[in-house]
Order: sequence, then structure tokens, then C-alpha cells
Amino acid sequence: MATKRFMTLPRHILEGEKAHPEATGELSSILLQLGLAAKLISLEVNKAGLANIIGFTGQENVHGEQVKKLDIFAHEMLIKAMDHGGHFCVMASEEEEDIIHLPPNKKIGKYVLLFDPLDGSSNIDANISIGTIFSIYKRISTGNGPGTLEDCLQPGYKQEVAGYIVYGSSTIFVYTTGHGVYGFTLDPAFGEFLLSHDNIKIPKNGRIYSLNEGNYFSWPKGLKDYIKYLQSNYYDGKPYQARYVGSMVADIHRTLLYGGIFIYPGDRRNPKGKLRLCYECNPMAFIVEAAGGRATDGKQRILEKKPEALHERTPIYIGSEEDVLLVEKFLRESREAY
Ligand SMILES: O=P(O)(O)OC[C@H]1O[C@](O)(COP(=O)(O)O)[C@@H](O)[C@@H]1O
Ligand SMILES: [Mg+2]
Ligand SMILES: [Mg+2]
Repeated sequence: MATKRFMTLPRHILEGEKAHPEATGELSSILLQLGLAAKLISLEVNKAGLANIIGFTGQENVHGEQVKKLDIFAHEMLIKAMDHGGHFCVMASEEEEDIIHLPPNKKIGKYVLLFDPLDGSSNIDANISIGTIFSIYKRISTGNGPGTLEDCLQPGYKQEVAGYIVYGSSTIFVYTTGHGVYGFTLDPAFGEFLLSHDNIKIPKNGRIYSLNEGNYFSWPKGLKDYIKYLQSNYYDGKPYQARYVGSMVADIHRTLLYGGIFIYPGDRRNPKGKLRLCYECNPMAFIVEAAGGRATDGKQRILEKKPEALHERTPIYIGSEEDVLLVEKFLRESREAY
């Protein structure tokens, strides 16, 4: 049996940089710092069940949802960890309505950071997996001053790096620069992320479908037909399986490893669905495509959508290539708006 190379996240990042002599090392520094923030958030997530830590802040976020303490902690931790390295010109977080400027006395860099500090936060109290999602772009605004909203509203194919961290049965850090997807599991005793998932490739099709079936009556007809088709057919001689965590980051992590499809559709009540293009769908689409999968809104590739607003939502069909192609066919053939 081949032995696995003992590879830490920092060593992997630095070896990747050496393979690109033109690299300035800036993306490496950013990733190393994100790794540190991930460890600090992970430590706090592991304490979330302690009664004196957890609780509502009583505030609402920009989406009108109640925000828990841990969302705020993760949001602030990421800003604190990332705002002083001199690499960014602007940042944006799912938890803040407007773009986030760097502190006035800090060096302005050429990169843009977008993040969902805590995804699946309604699951915190039930000890269910949650995560952090991030996206890095190059600035497009001219000059050396602070970045602008336009820098944050770039189509997803322009991402330089995307990644996520799942705080689950273990903590895993997954990232891609568009070439190869790599996963690192945190060794809690050692305090280091170790390469556990080398060059992840998503299976071409899978047995698992994942979506909130509670919304069935509002779905477009094509989606109803597709799910009925799965329920009345077999995958490799066995029935299809439904799995839905309710944390996008965890549902897509499973889809990446096992194959299948994750869907958050547009429906009659919410034509644009629920998930955010800039903070959730673009980074996950970049990762899934880099692993050989597919991500669309039912008609258009997610990564080619031009965001019009920071908190814009989009329907998403993401996962194994053949499964996404099949649901798109059902949607097209139903001839109903979707
Ligand atoms: O409860 P629903 O409608 O199924 O929505 C679940 C979705 O909402 C989210 O929790 C939204 O993300 P946030 O927790 O970052 O707001 C996704 O992670 C998840 O896929
Ligand atoms: Mg989210
Ligand atoms: Mg969130």
C-alpha cells in the first residue's frame, strides 16, 4: 500500500508557490493567514455547546435573520486576521450590508476578499456541521486607493482562490486555485492542518440528491419531475438516497466526495432561491468545477453570472456533471419558467 506523504497546509501552500516562479508569495500569505483564522474559529465552534457562550445577540443581519454570537465572532475574527497584511484593497462579508474598507493606516493591496463567516448557522445549537466559505479576486479598480464595490461584484470565473472550512466531526480546510482541489484535516492535538484529501475529483454521477423537500409545492415542474424520476429509478441497482444537512458547505462537501447533486432552486415564493451568489455559490462553484463537476442556476453557469449586488441570491444546481446535466434537461423540457 502506498504511504501518504506527511504534508501540512503551510508546506503545501509554499510548495505550490515554488512551482510558480512568477508568484509574488502574496496568495500564499493570504492562505496561511486564512488557515490561522480557521483554527481560531474552529476552537470557538467546539465550545459552542457551552451554555454561557451560546445565545442570540438579539440583532438581525442584512437578510432579516437572527444572528447568533458565533456568526459575529467568525465575522470579526476573519476581519481581524485579514485586514493588516497589506494584501487586500477591500473585503465583503455576508454579515455586513456594505463593503468593508481596510483600516485607514494600513497598506492597500491588490486582492479582494469575500466571505460567509459562518454558513449553516441555524444548525449551531444542534451540534450539526457548519462552515466558513471564502473567495479571493484581483482588484479591477484602478489606482492604489481603497477598493470599490465593483471589485467585489466580479463574475465567479475571475476567482484566484476559493475555499471553505467545515467544522464537523473534524475540521477540514479545502481550497483550490482553479487547478486541483485539496483538503486538509485539522489534527486537534497537533494544531495543524494535514493533507487528507489530495487532488479531489468529484464522481461523474452519484446516488445522493440533496435539497429541502419541504418546499416541494413551490418548486418548478421540471424539478418535481426530476426528483420523482430519481425516486422511481435505481442507481447501480439501489434506490437513490436523500440527504440534507441544511448547511450548504457541509452538503456540498459531501457531494464533492461522494458525488450526486445539491440543489437550492428558485421557486414560486423565492424565484432567486436563497443562497448568495458572491458569498456562497461562486466559491462553491469554483471548487466543484475545479474538481470536475458542474454548477448552474438551471440555465446559466454560476461562474458566468455578473453580480449586480453584494447580497444577490441565485438558484443553484451543483455537483456531479451528469446529474446536473440531467436536472437541466428536466427543467428545459418542462417548458415552465424556472
Ligand atoms: O433552511 P433552508 O431553507 O433549507 O436553507 C438552508 C440553507 O441556508 C443556509 O444556512 C444559509 O447560510 P447562512 O447560515 O450563512 O445564512 C445554507 O447554509 C443552507 O444550505
Ligand atoms: Mg451561508
Ligand atoms: Mg452565514
